Amino acid sequence: MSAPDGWEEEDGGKALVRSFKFKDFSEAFGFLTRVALHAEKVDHHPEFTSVWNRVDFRLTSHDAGGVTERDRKLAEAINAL
Ligand SMILES: C[C@H](O)[C@H](O)[C@H]1CNC2=NC(N)=NC(=O)C2=N1
Repeated sequence: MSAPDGWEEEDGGKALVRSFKFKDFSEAFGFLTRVALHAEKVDHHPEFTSVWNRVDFRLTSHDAGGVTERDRKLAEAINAL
């Protein structure tokens, strides 16, 4: 199965990864806040790092040890925020 738009599979299915760039830190953090609210709603949480205007996500299902439908759904939802 191919990765959602804009996402790449890491290590043959271990995780989905994508970077987003914003105007500044405030825009990046606002976006992260929307992601956080969604993640709580669906009880599936992204790994992420942020550096000023950039946010890097890594989506994986820890219990399954790799990418599952929950990660694909979360990636699609993040794309739509
Ligand atoms: C108990 C609870 O459902 C689990 O800890 C959930 C919470 N959020 C999670 N998020 C992600 N990305 N992977 C998980 O395996 C996971 N597990």
